[in-house]
Amino acid sequence: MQVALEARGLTKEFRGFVAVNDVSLKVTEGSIHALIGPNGAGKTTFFNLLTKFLQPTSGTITYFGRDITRMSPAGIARLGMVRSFQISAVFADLSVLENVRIALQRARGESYDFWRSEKVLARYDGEARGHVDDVGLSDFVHHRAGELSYGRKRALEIATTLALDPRMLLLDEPMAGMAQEDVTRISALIRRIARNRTILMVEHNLSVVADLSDRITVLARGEILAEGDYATVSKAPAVIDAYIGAGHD
Ligand SMILES: Nc1ncnc2c1ncn2[C@@H]1O[C@H](COP(=O)(O)OP(=O)(O)OP(=O)(O)O)[C@@H](O)[C@H]1O
Repeated sequence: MQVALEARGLTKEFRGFVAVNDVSLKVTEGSIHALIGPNGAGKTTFFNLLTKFLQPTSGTITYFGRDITRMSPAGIARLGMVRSFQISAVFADLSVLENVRIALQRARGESYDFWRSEKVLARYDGEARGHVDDVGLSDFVHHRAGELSYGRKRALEIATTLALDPRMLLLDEPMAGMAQEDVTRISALIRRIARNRTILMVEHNLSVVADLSDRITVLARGEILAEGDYATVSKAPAVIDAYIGAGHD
């Protein structure tokens, strides 16, 4: 399998404070790769570097061999590397189906002027329903997005992201704030959408990480502590020390 995303020597300094220090990482195409680590490890900063929300102080990032270090988030989205919740705002007053139709329309670059034209939007119905089914929201197609439970809202956000047909998805704490029932549902969803995609996620819920990930990178104090499958990294003494030392949520 080829490398989907690669960071080489990524460093981010904030006024002299090194939040990410010379981190190199390879995400293999078709894998689910998790980024974990105790609080303040630099996960969010590293994730923001990879998704181009922050510019690195030094280092390079390539996506399927192409240098994306200086690209914008919109630029990499056009290449098929999409961060969930980046483009996919959910409109509370619109139905589940309408939200996905609009996402499809935006993905095709159609003008917002057409938003209210039922005729134009109806063209996307079939495809939109497909994405709604994929994320398990078939029973809620005509519900207002604002009325959905938290977990179902996240599922809807994933559906609007899938409308962009991403080759690689970057998920920022997909389980944050979820009840166990939703965690189970979203885990199954991530597994399903990963079948023909590459996924990199930052996630605090270690049982989810253990369950879903092919490979895990552990960060602490801005550096990589360990990398491997869950059995390997969870046994590494440096990882155990870092978690006990820093405390985690
Ligand atoms: N914009 C910024 N300016 C200055 N320092 C920052 C900035 N962003 C992050 N940091 C610092 O960088 C370090 C890493 O933060 P980061 O949020 O990346 O860690 P994290 O692993 O995501 O933590 P958590 O799990 O608590 O979200 C922290 O010490 C933080 O205070």
